[in-house]
Amino acid sequence: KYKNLPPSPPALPIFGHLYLLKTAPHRVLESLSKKYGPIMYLHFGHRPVLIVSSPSIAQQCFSKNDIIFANRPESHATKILGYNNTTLGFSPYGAHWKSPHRLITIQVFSSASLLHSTGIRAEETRLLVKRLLQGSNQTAWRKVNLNSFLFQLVYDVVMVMVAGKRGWVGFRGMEKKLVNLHQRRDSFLQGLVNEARDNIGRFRSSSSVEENKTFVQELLRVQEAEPEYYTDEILKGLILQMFTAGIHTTALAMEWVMSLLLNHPHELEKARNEIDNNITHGKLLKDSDLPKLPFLRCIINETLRLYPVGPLLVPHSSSKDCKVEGFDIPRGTTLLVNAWEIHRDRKLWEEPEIFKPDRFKDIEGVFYGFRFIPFGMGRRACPGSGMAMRLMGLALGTLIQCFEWEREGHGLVDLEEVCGLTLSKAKKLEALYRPCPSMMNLLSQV
Ligand code: HEM
Repeated sequence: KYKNLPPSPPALPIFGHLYLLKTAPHRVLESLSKKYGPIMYLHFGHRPVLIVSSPSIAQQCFSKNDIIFANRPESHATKILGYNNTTLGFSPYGAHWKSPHRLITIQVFSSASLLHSTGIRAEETRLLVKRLLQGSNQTAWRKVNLNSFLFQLVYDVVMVMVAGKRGWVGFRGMEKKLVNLHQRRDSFLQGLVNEARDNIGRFRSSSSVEENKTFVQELLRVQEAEPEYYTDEILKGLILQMFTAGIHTTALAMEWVMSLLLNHPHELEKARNEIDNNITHGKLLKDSDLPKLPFLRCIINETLRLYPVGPLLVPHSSSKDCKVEGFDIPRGTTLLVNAWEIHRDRKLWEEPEIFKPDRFKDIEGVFYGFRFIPFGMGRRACPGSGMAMRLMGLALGTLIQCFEWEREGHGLVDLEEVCGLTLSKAKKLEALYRPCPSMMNLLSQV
């Protein structure tokens, strides 16, 4: 039936092309695409997989064919960990995705909601500064594992937005037994729902609950209106999504930014000058200052270009037969877009291997012509991108504003990657820091 499939390397019986993916998939797929072109058709076991690595072909998938590719492939893991594929990121396209997507977009990620959560980001960033200051005297350099500090920052921001409190850290690391992991998460999430339910019952008439509603309280309100659809299972899936999709990605991206800045002290200095010249002296950076710091934004973009934390985005799946680049693409094909390769393509970027934040000064547009896609594209693109960019801008800007940073030892920070679903640093970032002398007055009051 499908006569005109995209090019494909030789496959093994049963395993298909899985044998090719021994090391980092984004790199293996890049070397294959050099030989077979920017659209390839592989088989991972029995699963047909379309690999795309050019902006124009990605655009065909996410504009003309966006609805067709708006599904997610199902797997045993997504079923167990994703409340039977009812979480936003795992759920197939349709009513089960649309309704929670609308809810989360309005309640968490709309401009009004982001404005509402400004105070949470500010307070947690202030606490990060305070933690870094603990025990430091004015002049001595101290060593810090930035990975864990950044992770804790994002975790606390999400936790306070979701449940109004900081707390349990249990989402980190890969655990082998999926079912056990699910049970642990489930009781944690059910605990959050029950606690919020008790509080609403207790304080139903209290105006403070109304004014400072957390995400869980908002979900309970929606559950009251539509109890058949918004069961506790659906609610837990939505809460879980905030933790799983938002924390690791944002913390990792910030770790890459700091690693690159430590290896490029000149760019770090430029970022500090931008902050010194645009932010009122003696005041901590605020969310609302970020538009005054375009170079800081260029640094974050340039880091996401070189190290997109989702190098192959998140897999999509086609719900119907369709045509891409003139080829037949059968229904049920998994789609992987190699954002990492597109971001480093010599035809699209000058000296793509080099960290040059200034290149983003001259580039306009949301996806920069589909050649810059760290948050994906189309209707399944990351709904948290606005919040992530704000939090990264605020936290990184504050770290640069308040502290001086140096590499540990004489060599460069090791940028070796490990790639699972996300692109992490093989060696967690450790750096030296000390308070900026010009900020001592302010820091003594933090
Ligand atoms: C630097 C930070 C982040 C990066 C690079 C990132 C990247 C991505 C990517 C590449 C996707 C998949 C897009 C696709 O399927 O084509 C995605 C999906 C998603 N992200 Fe993010 N993300 C980040 C932060 C966040 C945050 C902070 C949240 C929420 C708190 C979040 C929530 C989600 C959700 C819910 C989805 C699934 C959307 C769907 O399937 O409809 N992300 N993200």
